[in-house]
Amino acid sequence: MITKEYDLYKKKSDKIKALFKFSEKSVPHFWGLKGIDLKVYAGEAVGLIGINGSGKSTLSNILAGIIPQSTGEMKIDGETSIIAIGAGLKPQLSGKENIRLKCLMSGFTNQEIDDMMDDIQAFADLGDFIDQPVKNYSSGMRSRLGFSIAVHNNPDVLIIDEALSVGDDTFYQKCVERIMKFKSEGKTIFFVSHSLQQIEKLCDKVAWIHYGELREYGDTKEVVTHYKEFIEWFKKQSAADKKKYQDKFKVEQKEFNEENLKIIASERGHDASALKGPAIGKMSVLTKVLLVVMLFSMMLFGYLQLSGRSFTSIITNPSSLFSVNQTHVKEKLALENTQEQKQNNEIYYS
Ligand SMILES: Nc1ncnc2c1ncn2[C@@H]1O[C@H](COP(=O)(O)OP(=O)(O)OP(=O)(O)O)[C@@H](O)[C@H]1O
Repeated sequence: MITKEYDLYKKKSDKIKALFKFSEKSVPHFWGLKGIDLKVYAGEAVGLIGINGSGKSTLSNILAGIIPQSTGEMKIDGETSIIAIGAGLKPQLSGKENIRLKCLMSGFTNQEIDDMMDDIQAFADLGDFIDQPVKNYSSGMRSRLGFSIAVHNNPDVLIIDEALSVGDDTFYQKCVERIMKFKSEGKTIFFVSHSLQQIEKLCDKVAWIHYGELREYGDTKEVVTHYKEFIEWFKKQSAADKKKYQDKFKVEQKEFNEENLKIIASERGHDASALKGPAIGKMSVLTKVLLVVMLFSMMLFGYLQLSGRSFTSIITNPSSLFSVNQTHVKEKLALENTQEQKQNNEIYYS
């Protein structure tokens, strides 16, 4: 049961302050995902649909390992690769440099990258722009480069987040062929798109995400029909009713909490592990205590080093921590005097 809880900090400094607070009650939260359960098999192409802000990109970024989920376990059999407009491309580097960097990060050797370079460049079809910095590319060009790198990295799970909506028709057709080939090889595809036509053409199944919840999951035709009916209904509402509808869901996403999650988990027959987060999730109170103890120890040892005191002297006489170390001061003064005298003697004899 995957959830994503975002902290809505007002300022960047609030985020740093929150690291040292033991209660996060003062920070408003927003649940981008409120418990998504999905079972996807090898060779399936699954479309992710939903209105703006429903949680499609949040889910695809979690699937790709770009952001961690707050709770829930995700089991993916194989390597994932995500294609989102410009995702992971370094704007200062050229197209070629980005190819090398992303392939090295995927574990390819320089020799293997040299062997693949021509194919990746040919698929992206960027001409002389391949040597230009990516910051000069249009969104369509970035998408071509991203798509070409991702498919040549040959992942087991390919996640495409709106990347096909910015390319031209010829490139789109090329991508569709590649996606079909991937499917026939038994690879899994997650496809995020607002184009229901593309979803219907490419996907076997569709997950309709609605304000952080999985509203429906199943056969493409059925789910798309229900989604279209909802869009039709929504369009007919007055502006005030539309806003009321959206606000109601947004408030629910803000007010959602662990208790609600426990109820949902037990309704779905999940055990307690469904409520645990990944190891790199939020810092627990224990982690925060350990962090504070570690920081304090580092500062103490730094101070001992500078003041010339021993750790045992502080333990046996803690009040000496706040007094001046006379022995150390005397030793320092004596050393300075000796050095000064030595310098004077050198001047005198020279
Ligand atoms: N880093 C973040 N901090 C706080 N809220 C976030 C963050 N990222 C996303 N959200 C919120 O989570 C919700 C889901 O966002 P997400 O981008 O996943 O939606 P989406 O379905 O992909 O939308 P779109 O179709 O517009 O791309 C939105 O309400 C968004 O405002």
